[in-house]
Amino acid sequence: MLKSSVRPCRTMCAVYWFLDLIRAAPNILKAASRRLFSATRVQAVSTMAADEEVVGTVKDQLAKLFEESLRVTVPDQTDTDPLIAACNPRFGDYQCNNAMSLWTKIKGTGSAFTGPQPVGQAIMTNLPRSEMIESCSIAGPGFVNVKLSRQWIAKSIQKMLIKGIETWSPKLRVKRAVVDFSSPNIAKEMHVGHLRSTIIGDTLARMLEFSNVEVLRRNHVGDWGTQVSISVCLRVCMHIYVSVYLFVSSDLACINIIAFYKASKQRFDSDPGFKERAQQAVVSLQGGKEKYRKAWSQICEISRKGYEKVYQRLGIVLEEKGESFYNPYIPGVLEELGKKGLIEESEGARVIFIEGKKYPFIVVKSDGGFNYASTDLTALWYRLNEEKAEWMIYVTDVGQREHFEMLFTAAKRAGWLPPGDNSYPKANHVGFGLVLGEDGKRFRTRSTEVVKLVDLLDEAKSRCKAALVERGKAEEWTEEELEQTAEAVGYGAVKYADLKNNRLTNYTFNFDQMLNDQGNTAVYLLYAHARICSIIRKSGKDVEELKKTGALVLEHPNERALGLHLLQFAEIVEEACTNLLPNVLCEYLYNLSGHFTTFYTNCQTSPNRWCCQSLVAFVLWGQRRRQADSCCVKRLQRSCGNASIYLVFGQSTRYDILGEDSSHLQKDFDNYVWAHDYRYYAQCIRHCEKVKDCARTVQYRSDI
Ligand SMILES: NC(=[NH2+])NCCC[C@H](N)C(=O)O
Repeated sequence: MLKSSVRPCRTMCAVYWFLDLIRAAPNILKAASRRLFSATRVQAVSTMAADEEVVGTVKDQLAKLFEESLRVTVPDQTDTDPLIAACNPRFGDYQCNNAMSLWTKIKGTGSAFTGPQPVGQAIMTNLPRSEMIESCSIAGPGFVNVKLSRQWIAKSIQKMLIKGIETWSPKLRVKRAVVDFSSPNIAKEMHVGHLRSTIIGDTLARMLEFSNVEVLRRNHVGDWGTQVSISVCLRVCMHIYVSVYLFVSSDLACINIIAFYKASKQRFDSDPGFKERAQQAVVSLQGGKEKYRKAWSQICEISRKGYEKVYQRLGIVLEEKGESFYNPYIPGVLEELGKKGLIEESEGARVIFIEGKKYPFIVVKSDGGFNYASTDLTALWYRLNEEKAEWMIYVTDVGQREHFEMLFTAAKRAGWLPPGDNSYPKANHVGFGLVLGEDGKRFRTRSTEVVKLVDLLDEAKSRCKAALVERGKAEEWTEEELEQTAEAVGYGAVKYADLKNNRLTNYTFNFDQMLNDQGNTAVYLLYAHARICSIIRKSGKDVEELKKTGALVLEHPNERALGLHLLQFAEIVEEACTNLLPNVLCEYLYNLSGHFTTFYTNCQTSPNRWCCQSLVAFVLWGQRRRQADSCCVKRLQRSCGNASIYLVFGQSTRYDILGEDSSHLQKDFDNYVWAHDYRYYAQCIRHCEKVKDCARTVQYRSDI
């Protein structure tokens, strides 16, 4: 959980930030990279031309160099794309993997090379000189390992910092995409399946938007002819509503739509007369009879109010274009497909046969009605032709994979989409696994009902609130701050627990795990972010000024590792977008927090030295300031045993001295620092607590 010293307003900035995890991912990067500009590291002034050209990801830049080398090494192989990948840090930062495949192509063709290793060697030798590369080496059968220059890494990060957030975004090949996600069904409760679709879809949309793609966020709600079974129920529900609304009640608020749906379904199953009336109601509705249409739109309105509340809580923006929207376009689209010879008659229905599939894609049912498939075909046509989207992304559970495979194959046969999967316009189904309970079975409530989304969010929030109250936040914060923080942390935790897994796996819903402040959780990341903000705030430095006038220097290996990781952000977002995998970005953020912690711990001063320096400062300045000399230090040292000061101060409490020159104390104390008495330092800490208010020049930090 968040540490007590992080002040509420800041905490909330941080947690709100997390609600915007993906959109704000660059902020954590920014914050982390700013830290590199610590006061001791600011060196010569360097100014950057504001209009310097954006050059692409590290991989792209390396690929350009290797492309040149390949042109010289194997001039006949003009279609060879450089294969660049990040590599095991023991061997370098990146590697070029072309040698093996090139060798397979050229061996026996009279080439001068005698094996893949010499090919690799030649690729390495022919690399053009570049300030990017510090050194290269050859490994195994011709892999060329590249170690990047630390000056170049430093320069590139600085460039990004100065030029702003846009330069962190990858350049994708598409301009406009549709992300079809969430898409609950009218008159039914949103459940955990819709939660996954909402969270994953929103994240994909954010990542694409960050990559400068215009995203049409579409809520394809089931408000018309949904899957056969659901649509029947829905229609019954509509029928009942028609009666209720018209004859019983005009007060919409008094209707519990879910209970009503259940009752109507029960009656539909048990009463044939009712069933018939319900089916007639559908005909009347589709025929556009005024009172049925009116009742239908009222039902939609009630449902919409329900799921909009969920979107608001989760910070989701969506535009509803439900199934009914496409209804008027269906006949025209089917006519076009018919003319192209795609549609055939089968057992009274009209279908598209898809090679390799057991069942055809039914586009008109035997009763003449349209269905889920005809709506989706039409929606795809609309998105391509009317909305001019180049990439259609559908986020649903993996159970619908078959449906989308058939849909996309039909679209390819119609010539709407190109064959193959790599060219645009293209369509992808983003499937996800089930949400499981701790028993490993489908997540349900005790009464075996589906778990309602609102209940989950309520519980996440109330657990967070309880944890905050336990930490004494109720006394420090206003009720509103407490509520907002609990919401942000709770909902963030639910989102992140879902996103961090590969979406195709089933994931187990566990509150204890997702709200843990250790390990790969939202709470841990939020904490890391809050801590970084706090460090910057307390440093008292003008970061904007440092950004402009300071030059970054990456000396320590941990500093370099953090710098390189920051630099790889764009290619990670690109990978996450291309493969539609938000977990790639989550993993990156988690590792970033790790890199930052290591950097912060190991660079500048070691924690031990820092603690000691601060401790001495407190004891001497607070108690007997004028006698702050080596004699006191020696006295201190005499009463020390062997335990490490780190045990006492650990990662949780440090004191930072600003504005006073404590270097002489530091030097003296360094000589004695490695032997300490645990009890003695425990006393010192208590003492420090007492005197901290007096020591104006000393800044208290318990945020580490
Ligand atoms: N274009 C689509 N088929 N989008 C997904 C719709 C999901 C559907 N309403 C369901 O709850 O399963």
